[in-house]
Amino acid sequence: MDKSLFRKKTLARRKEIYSADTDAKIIEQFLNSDLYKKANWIMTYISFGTEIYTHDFIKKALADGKHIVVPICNISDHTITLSELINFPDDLEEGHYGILEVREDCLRIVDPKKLDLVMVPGCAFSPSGHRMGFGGGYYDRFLETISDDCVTVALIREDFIFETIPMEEHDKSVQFMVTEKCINCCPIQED
Ligand SMILES: Nc1nc2c(c(=O)[nH]1)N(C=O)[C@@H](CNc1ccc(C(=O)N[C@@H](CCC(=O)O)C(=O)O)cc1)CN2
Ligand SMILES: Nc1ncnc2c1ncn2[C@@H]1O[C@H](COP(=O)(O)OP(=O)(O)OP(=O)(O)O)[C@@H](O)[C@H]1O
Repeated sequence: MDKSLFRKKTLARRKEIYSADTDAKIIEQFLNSDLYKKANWIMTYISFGTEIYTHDFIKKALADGKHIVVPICNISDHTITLSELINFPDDLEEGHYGILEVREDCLRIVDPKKLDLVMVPGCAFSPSGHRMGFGGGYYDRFLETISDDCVTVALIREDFIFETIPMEEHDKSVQFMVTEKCINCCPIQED
């Protein structure tokens, strides 16, 4: 199936079967994991729409003393700039695509090489960590800039792991997936 049709169908299904309880279980799994416990500089996305809800996660991680880093979209070239987030939600305003981003007067730019862990958003994943995102190519470009020992993690509902998903050359995979049931280690991908 064509990539954009697959994305459209997946997003429609996500709307249909949205469950805040499932999201809470996924976040709990992640908070209890060694992946989370060991990471100091964590990049998260700020969820919008029916994405896995990360707002309470951000509050908890800040309270745990983690450095929380969030993306800012550069729509001219579909790259991501990173900023540390100190006060949630006070330092945020609605940015591109209606997603919350750090306000200009609260920006604290972070080098991607500083990150220990990236939580990668996505519509669908395969068991080996292949990812389908929102179609902007933002994360495929961004994941090329992190350090080799930075861990990549997807939070995903079991229903959105598909045996195969349409892939292109540039698509970057994740190393770990956290679902409401378990934490899977994906075989390392050569990409
Ligand atoms: N919470 C969150 N933040 C994020 C991402 C994300 O997936 N989730 N991104 C991950 O890359 C970047 C933003 N990426 C985006 C890429 C494309 C579209 C977009 O084109 N939206 C279309 C509709 C998409 C569709 O329904 O197929 C639109 O606004 O018309 C939106 C966001 C950076 N920040
Ligand atoms: N590393 C890259 N270099 C150049 N172009 C890229 C790169 N990654 C993606 N693209 C281009 O960006 C567009 C969107 O890619 P794709 O459909 O894989 O996005 P996505 O991974 O779903 O989106 P996102 O990362 O924003 O969630 C495609 O036209 C693709 O060719």
